[in-house]
Amino acid sequence: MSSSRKVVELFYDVTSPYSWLAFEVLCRYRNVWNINLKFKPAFLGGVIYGSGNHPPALNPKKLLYMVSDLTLLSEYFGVPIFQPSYRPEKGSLNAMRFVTAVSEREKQGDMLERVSRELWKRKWRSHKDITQPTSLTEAGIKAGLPSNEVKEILTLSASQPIKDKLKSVTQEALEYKCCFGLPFIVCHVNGKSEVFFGSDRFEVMAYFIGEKWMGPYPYNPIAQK
Ligand SMILES: N[C@@H](CCC(=O)N[C@@H](CS)C(=O)NCC(=O)O)C(=O)O
Repeated sequence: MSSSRKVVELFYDVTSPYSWLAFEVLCRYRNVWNINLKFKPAFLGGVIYGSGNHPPALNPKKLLYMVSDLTLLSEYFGVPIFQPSYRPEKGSLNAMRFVTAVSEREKQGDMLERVSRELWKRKWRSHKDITQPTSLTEAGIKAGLPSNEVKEILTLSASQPIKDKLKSVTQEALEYKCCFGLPFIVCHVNGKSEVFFGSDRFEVMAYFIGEKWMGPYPYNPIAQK
């Protein structure tokens, strides 16, 4: 195994519960594996339609499967998704512009991580709105941002450079020919790259980057909860 740092890029959207699972697992592994983990906030709608795919929940059988799958996965991965359902609702454009603005403004520290997690919790645990400015404000404050900064981030999130940034990250994912959904994970090691769709590819990903998959809890691999 080479000693050079491996880069793992996670393209995600907070409207995607499977992205939440991948995000939490990679956060747990980033100090266990020799990786530089890069978060790439993207827009799921842009990925789905831009790749010619269809929203998976439009297929009633797939929807039924996803609901039971997520219930079990939430337990397995220890990520508190609560009674998952895929009710038709507004998209995640505003939320992901907000997340992009946080990412552009707070280049240092873990604020991007905290705000993303709050939005996932809000949508997938508490089943609250993540489209309105008041909702984004609440999530930002819960993540630890002072209210004046949240206000600035909200204004920034409606600006052209932030809209363009979210578009370009989404496009960056789509430029990998086999990107059709999220989470989309790109691993770079020793000059080679490999892509993975989903939060269920960690074993193969570990094999590709030359690290060991130790289950969802790498600090305590035998613990199951
Ligand atoms: N098997 C994957 C499923 C991931 C998944 O369903 N992602 C949704 C967004 S939440 C998606 O983009 N689906 C596109 C598709 O299934 O074609 C996993 O366990 O993570």
